[in-house]
Amino acid sequence: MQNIAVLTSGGDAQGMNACIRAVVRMGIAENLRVYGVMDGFNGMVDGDIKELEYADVSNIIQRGGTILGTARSERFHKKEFRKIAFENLKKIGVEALVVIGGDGSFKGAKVFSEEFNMPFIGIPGTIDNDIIGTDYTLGFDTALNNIINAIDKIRDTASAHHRIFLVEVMGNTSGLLAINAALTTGAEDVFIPEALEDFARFESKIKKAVAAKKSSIIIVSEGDEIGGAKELYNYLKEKNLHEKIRVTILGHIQRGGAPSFLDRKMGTDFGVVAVQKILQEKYNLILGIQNNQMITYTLGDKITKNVSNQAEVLKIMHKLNVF
Ligand SMILES: Nc1ncnc2c1ncn2[C@@H]1O[C@H](COP(=O)(O)OP(=O)(O)OP(=O)(O)O)[C@@H](O)[C@H]1O
Ligand SMILES: O=P(O)(O)OC[C@H]1O[C@](O)(CO)[C@@H](O)[C@@H]1O
Ligand SMILES: [Mg+2]
Repeated sequence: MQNIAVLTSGGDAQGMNACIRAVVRMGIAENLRVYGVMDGFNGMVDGDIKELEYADVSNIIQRGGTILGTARSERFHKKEFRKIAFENLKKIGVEALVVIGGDGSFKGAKVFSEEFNMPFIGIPGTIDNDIIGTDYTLGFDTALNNIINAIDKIRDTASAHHRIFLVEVMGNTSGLLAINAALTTGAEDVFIPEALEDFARFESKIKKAVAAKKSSIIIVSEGDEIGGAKELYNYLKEKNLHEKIRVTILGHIQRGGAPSFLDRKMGTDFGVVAVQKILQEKYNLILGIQNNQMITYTLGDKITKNVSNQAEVLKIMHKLNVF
């Protein structure tokens, strides 16, 4: 093994840069040539690939985003473009890939390895934390810290005006950002895709909240079946319960900023182990953290995490945050 390549794909996530740095420096220390693919799978299709030296990854461990750029590549869904991607890698002699991304990126890496026998190591990097086999993905912890910092600020103004805020958070189809934010901000309620809402109960809660003149925070996961915070607001407006209510959509602020300790540490550990696995010729593995231990596993057909057990967490949250 002489040449490997690293890329970031899907939504960027804090800790990706720490991981790129570890892959590059560990690779160089082990006498590998390490290439960086720009803008996710698009860089493979376009041949936008460059060798990374030790200094190219200086001063990035503390930065959010990804120095390699990322993308949601439509072209990579098509075999004709994956073939071009493979030829581009072959030209420079890339023998294995480190793919840092979410569930979609792993699907892409898997199909590519099956078609062209290109080995890969998958590193979970997505704020959604929706990947099977790992307790945490890169970015989840920092995104949650961003969310709780924002909600703490919203709480100040909500208290001053005795208002109810519907705060929408990301997560795609996973409610893990929402429910964990709710638990750690003392939110009065949370809407997640994994649980169906009891609207009668919710409306009576809102009425009580208005009567009590206290501030309330309701966190709404963007993937909830009601839609998002605006849709929930519209629902309450129809019931004439909207007067005290304001909507905040946190949006992409969740994905930015310096990675937390956990995301820097996990990114570094994942990067080191990815290179070690490649050198041991242990391929087509996903790395994960389970009970504080690094684990590896082979990707099956099911990639997205099952979080149906959130019903129990919800029950606890409702016990802790009674209006
Ligand atoms: N079935 C597939 N076949 C080939 N490529 C795929 C497939 N699924 C996804 N990809 C590639 O992976 C890219 C990233 O996937 P996606 O946009 O779902 O983000 P992700 O990796 O899940 O990260 P995040 O959820 O954090 O944004 C896609 O844009 C596409 O290029
Ligand atoms: O930045 P984009 O492409 O609009 O994607 C937003 C999506 O990406 C994520 O931030 C990460 O998957 C999701 O939580 C969100 O649904
Ligand atoms: Mg995803």
